[in-house]
Amino acid sequence: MRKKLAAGNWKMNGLQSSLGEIAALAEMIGQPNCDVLLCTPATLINSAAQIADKSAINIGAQDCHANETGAHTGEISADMIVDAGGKYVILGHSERRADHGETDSCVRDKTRAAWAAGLTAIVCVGETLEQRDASNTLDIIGGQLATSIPDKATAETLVVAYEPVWAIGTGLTPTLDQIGEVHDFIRARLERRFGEGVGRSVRVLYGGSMNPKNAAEIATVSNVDGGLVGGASLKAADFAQIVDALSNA
Ligand SMILES: O=C(CO)COP(=O)(O)O
Repeated sequence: MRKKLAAGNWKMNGLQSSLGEIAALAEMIGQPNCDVLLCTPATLINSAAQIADKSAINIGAQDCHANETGAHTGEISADMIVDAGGKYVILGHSERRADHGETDSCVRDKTRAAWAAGLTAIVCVGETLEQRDASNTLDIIGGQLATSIPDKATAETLVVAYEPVWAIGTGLTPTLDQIGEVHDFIRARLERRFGEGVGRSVRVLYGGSMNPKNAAEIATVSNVDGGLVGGASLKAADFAQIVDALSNA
């Protein structure tokens, strides 16, 4: 049985004054029946990890550089994330692919770096609306999976997040059938590439306008092992409801 994962992506939101939301969330959720993660801005990782220590909440980052150290002004390495108390890193989010031109092979190199540092990588894949309308969704996702994920993945080091680009921050969500089709496809590709043992144990999250109202329903879809939540992860009261929905799924 794959344990569900409720993962929040704060994106470029959050100041020191937002750390109270993490303490409040810890209090609200107690010890839930799912794993919980908040990927904060890099500036908050260290203090967030201290606040979340001994609670059910893990802290992670939203990106890392592919190199260990060096002349890369403004960048953060996977080791630095670990040093600050992070356990996970989101890689290849569509906003980074769009804003920073990140390619599948760039995401693969970053994933290798994350693994070398001991982080769990959450590798994001997903189609644009144009790609879906052209019936290219599975081709696009198959290509992203093949190139963005390095060999030797394990259930401990890899989580895949399916985030349809058109569902992010829009309030639109795919139908449950559409989500199921893509998640079943990702599962089949993981099993084919990494074997049944690993392929069946890697968690596959859904992301894109997940909220307290739709989380329980989305979590019933086969091969949905949790959520990667943007806007609804910023407020402890909202995210606690999503944690609860995934705990009871
Ligand atoms: O991009 C997302 C999570 O990584 C989803 O964002 P929203 O939940 O705000 O749509």
